[in-house]
Amino acid sequence: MIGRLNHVAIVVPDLPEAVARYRDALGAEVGPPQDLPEHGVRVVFVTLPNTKVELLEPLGEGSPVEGFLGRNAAGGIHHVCYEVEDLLAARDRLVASGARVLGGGEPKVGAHGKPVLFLHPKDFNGTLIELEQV
Ligand SMILES: CC[C@@H](C(=O)O)C(=O)SCCNC(=O)CCNC(=O)[C@H](O)C(C)(C)COP(=O)(O)OP(=O)(O)OC[C@H]1O[C@@H](n2cnc3c(N)ncnc32)[C@H](O)[C@@H]1OP(=O)(O)O
Ligand SMILES: [Co+2]
Repeated sequence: MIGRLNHVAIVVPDLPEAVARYRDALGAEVGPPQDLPEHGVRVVFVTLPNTKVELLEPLGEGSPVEGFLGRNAAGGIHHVCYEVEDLLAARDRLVASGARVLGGGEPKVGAHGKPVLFLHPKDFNGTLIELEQV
């Protein structure tokens, strides 16, 4: 069911500073910042030969990453995103397996313009999983 690793997401306290470190210290290809108010985050994608890194910071009130940053002041790995062919079929299979699908199970459009869903970290070894329809 899950396919390619689409991205690894890192929450950061200072997005411009993190972007500069990836660009200058790590020599990585960084994209422009994208504000995603429907997700409560501002993101920059770092393009790697085989996947992407999503650098993100809270945007606006009630961001879902505020709590994480409060617990991890320097930032940290926040989620991994796997690609799936059929997001709704994946959701139904996961719900049937007893996994918790966040956001009421309704997909939202993610940063790549594709529907995404999130699975509760407690159901997957302490790892927040995002599924993106390809
Ligand atoms: C850019 C758009 C899109 C894309 O296209 O890529 C995105 O990636 S948007 C990214 C931001 N959006 C989301 O993360 C949505 C899903 N996340 C959530 O709904 C919440 O973050 C959460 C997973 C429900 C956590 O909420 P929070 O308020 O931070 O904490 P809780 O108290 O509810 O946490 C319960 C429990 O889970 C642990 N936890 C929380 N976040 C993580 C995490 N990222 N990885 C691992 N564990 C996590 C938290 O520590 C609590 O554990 P205990 O204290 O042991 O109970
Ligand atoms: Co993501």
